[in-house]
Amino acid sequence: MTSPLPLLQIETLVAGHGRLDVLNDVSLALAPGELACVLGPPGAGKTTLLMAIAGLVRAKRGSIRFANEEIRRKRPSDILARGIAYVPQNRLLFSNLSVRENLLAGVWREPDRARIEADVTRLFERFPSLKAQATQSAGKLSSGERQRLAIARALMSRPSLLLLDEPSSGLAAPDVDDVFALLAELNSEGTAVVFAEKTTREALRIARHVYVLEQGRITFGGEAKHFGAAGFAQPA
Ligand SMILES: Nc1ncnc2c1ncn2[C@@H]1O[C@H](COP(=O)(O)OP(=O)(O)OP(=O)(O)O)[C@@H](O)[C@H]1O
Repeated sequence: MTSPLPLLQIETLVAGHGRLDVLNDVSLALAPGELACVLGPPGAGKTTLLMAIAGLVRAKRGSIRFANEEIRRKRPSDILARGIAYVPQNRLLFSNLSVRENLLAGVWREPDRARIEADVTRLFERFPSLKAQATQSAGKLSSGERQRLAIARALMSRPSLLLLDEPSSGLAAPDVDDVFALLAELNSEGTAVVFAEKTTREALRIARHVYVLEQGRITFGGEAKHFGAAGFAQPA
């Protein structure tokens, strides 16, 4: 049996900030339906990798193919429209806007009001606690609710690939459980999920594949069950 075409294929990617090359010849391939974690110590380049895929960091060389199309030089809005959504580590919500208004901020190019309303209704059904706080300003939410809102906002674009930067950061244990259960659920419904984490503790709970990034290079890529916890220097 031949394996399916990768959903995302990155080849010899070099990307960074200004003159600083953070990623050095990074290559990886994600199958459709993937649930993968990018692990690595602070400063390894995890955020830079996710942002390069989302078009938010300029990729200098190499290739990023998504659904068999080269997206390396595309704008972030074009990449979002193609089905890649990104949830940054600090969640980047509009604190003074309501929960509902933050959801609407996840829509970039959808002119169809009926579809937008249907998506808001669909997401409020999935996140009843957000529905209950629809008119509340995002700045007043708990950190767990803020993370749920950030993910819900990303889902407004109906992504086929959801990227999340340290989704467990700053959350209490029950919220971490909740967020990982949500990611597993979204994945079981067909959304490919890739998230970055600093420690294996969180990452190995749901990830099927693990990629370890150290100093801008992939030093391990494979099934989570084959990943040894001693693979890299982890923060306490
Ligand atoms: N905007 C920027 N301008 C210049 N250098 C940057 C910028 N953002 C990150 N860097 C540098 O790029 C390197 C990789 O950072 P990055 O945030 O991608 O790593 P990370 O693995 O996500 O780290 P962490 O786990 O601490 O979030 C670091 O040396 C960092 O200082």
